[in-house]
Amino acid sequence: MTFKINQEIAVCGGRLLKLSHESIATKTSMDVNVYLPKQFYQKSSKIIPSIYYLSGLTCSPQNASEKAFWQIQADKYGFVMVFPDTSPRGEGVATDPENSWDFGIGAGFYVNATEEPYSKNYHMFDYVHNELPKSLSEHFNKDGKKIDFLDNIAITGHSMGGFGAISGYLKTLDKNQYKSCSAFAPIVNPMNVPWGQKAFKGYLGDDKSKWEQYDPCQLLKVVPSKNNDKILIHVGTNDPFLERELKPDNIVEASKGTTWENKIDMNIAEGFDHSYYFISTFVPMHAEFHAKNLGLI
Ligand SMILES: N[C@@H](CCC(=O)N[C@@H](CS)C(=O)NCC(=O)O)C(=O)O
Repeated sequence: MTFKINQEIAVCGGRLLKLSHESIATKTSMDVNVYLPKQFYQKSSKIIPSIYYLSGLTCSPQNASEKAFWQIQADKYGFVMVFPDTSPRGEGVATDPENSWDFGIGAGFYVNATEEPYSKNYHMFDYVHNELPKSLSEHFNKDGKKIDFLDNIAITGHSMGGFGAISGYLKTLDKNQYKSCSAFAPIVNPMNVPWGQKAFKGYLGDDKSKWEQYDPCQLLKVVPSKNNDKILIHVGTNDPFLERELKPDNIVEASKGTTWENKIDMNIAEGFDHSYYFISTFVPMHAEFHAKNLGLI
């Protein structure tokens, strides 16, 4: 799969590449931003690991690239950042019939839709966890392996993307796809909150057993944790979505009596909201967590 470079921007010690490519999973052109840290440009034989950041509702790859300040951390530890889009877009892509921002375009929820008309393009699970990593690896490692997009990788995300990160991490844990997972203000129990119910009904239909296959609180019960697993989460007390959509206690409760008990590192951050002011504050902590798990420190 070839990527088109739409823009290349010098930032910190490296470069942000704004890319697009034709996706087989979504049958659309997909945008993705990739930050190559300063280590990429230094002649070193070390293979650079990568972190995938899944954004929240309404976002494109730009939001986190511009406002999360991952680039500083990427240079500090030496990892690549990948910022995928949140849904397929473009002509012929179905969206919310009411044109609301919490479903459809900008709100793909990182699942594989089975319901018409969304099943045509909304295959964000396959796209993010399978096609994109393989395509990036082929593209960037043509002349020898420089960046690890497939094995020594980690995943994180915000809100809908926090859900996507935890869900994707757990669903691929049997093949050890991600070395670590963290999340900012994630929707931890989509089956039991309005955003998640709307998305799951629209993309997956009425059968709740299909919903359970993506819901982190359900997955914890069926996916055994491995020895050192820990999921790092931050949520702000002033997040306007805290009580209605995020319900952080639900995942801590769900972990009790499972192999995940005491492995959900839930940090409730006093005074913080849902915005990138909150995210950028805790990015350094998440970066350190992933850097350790990726063997960088
Ligand atoms: N657009 C919504 C807010 C949606 C929202 O807060 N989205 C979060 C993710 S769930 C976000 O990252 N927004 C984009 C940004 O802050 O740059 C509203 O008007 O209330």
